[in-house]
Amino acid sequence: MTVTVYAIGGGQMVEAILRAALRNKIIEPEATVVTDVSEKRVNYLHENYGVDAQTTINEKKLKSAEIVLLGVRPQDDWEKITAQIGAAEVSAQVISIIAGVTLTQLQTASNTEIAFTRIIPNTLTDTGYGYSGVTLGERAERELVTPFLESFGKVDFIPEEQIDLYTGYAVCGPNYVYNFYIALTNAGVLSGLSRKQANAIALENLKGAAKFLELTGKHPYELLDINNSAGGVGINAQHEIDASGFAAGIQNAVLAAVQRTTELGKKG
Ligand SMILES: NC(=O)C1=CN([C@@H]2O[C@H](COP(=O)(O)OP(=O)(O)OC[C@H]3O[C@@H](n4cnc5c(N)ncnc54)[C@H](OP(=O)(O)O)[C@@H]3O)[C@@H](O)[C@H]2O)C=CC1
Ligand SMILES: O=C(O)[C@@H]1CCC=N1
Repeated sequence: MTVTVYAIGGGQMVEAILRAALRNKIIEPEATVVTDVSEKRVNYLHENYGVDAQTTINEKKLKSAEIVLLGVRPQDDWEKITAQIGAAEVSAQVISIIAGVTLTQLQTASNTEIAFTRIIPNTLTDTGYGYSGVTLGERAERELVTPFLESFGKVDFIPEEQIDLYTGYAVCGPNYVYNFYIALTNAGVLSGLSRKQANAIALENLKGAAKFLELTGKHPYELLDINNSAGGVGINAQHEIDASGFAAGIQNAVLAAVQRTTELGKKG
């Protein structure tokens, strides 16, 4: 089964979503429309994915889409776009990926009764990993939106109160991992390994440690206990980690991301 999608805002996140949905054959290029203000972007999306891409909204195609994907930034004029969607009296399920903007804000801006779903999608769409946080609005139909949402990652239905923290913790999640990877690989190079060796080893350890956590179901303190022998190497490294701002740094970063999500929604 495929669905017809009309995306408004054809930036990085919409591209990542459409790429995965196309690969998983939930959408077809000829039944997918993207409107973006940038001519360059529109040409790029058409040339690379074969989708129908244009710089202005095609009302007829908007009305016939089964899913409308609202993909602009909180700083963009999402209110005007939402009003246009409302005025077009679409019967589609409208899925917003705009960080911070609430279902009530969307419903108010649409000035009519629309079936909104608010999601915060994960950027790991090409991998099959990563949770999208999803809150269904009052009129949203779960069975209509779910196959599309599952085509670009795992889906976690959550109350709307959790969406901002989900954005800062789950969706920005890969950012924290990339930072850890950089810090670790630089440590490898600092201690004398080549960049190539350091990168390969760190990637293997990241994947292996994640798999081991999953396989054993053990708390990481237990796994650390196994890796740290008495008076040995690991516990000396552990002492330095404990004495540093490592844990608080990550925790403060997550809290800052959550706070910024809420601020962006309020600005809108
Ligand atoms: N990137 C990410 O990791 C994630 C992003 N999100 C959310 O996804 C949304 C998009 O983010 P992202 O893809 O990174 O941003 P981008 O800047 O890459 O994409 C936004 C696109 O929308 C275009 N645009 C702006 N105004 C309009 C308009 N009125 N009509 C049509 N197109 C318009 C922009 O064009 P121009 O640049 O020329 O203004 C740009 O191409 C945001 O709301 C963000 O919160 C959610 C989860 C993760
Ligand atoms: O940085 C951003 O604004 C987007 C929203 C969540 C993750 N990335």
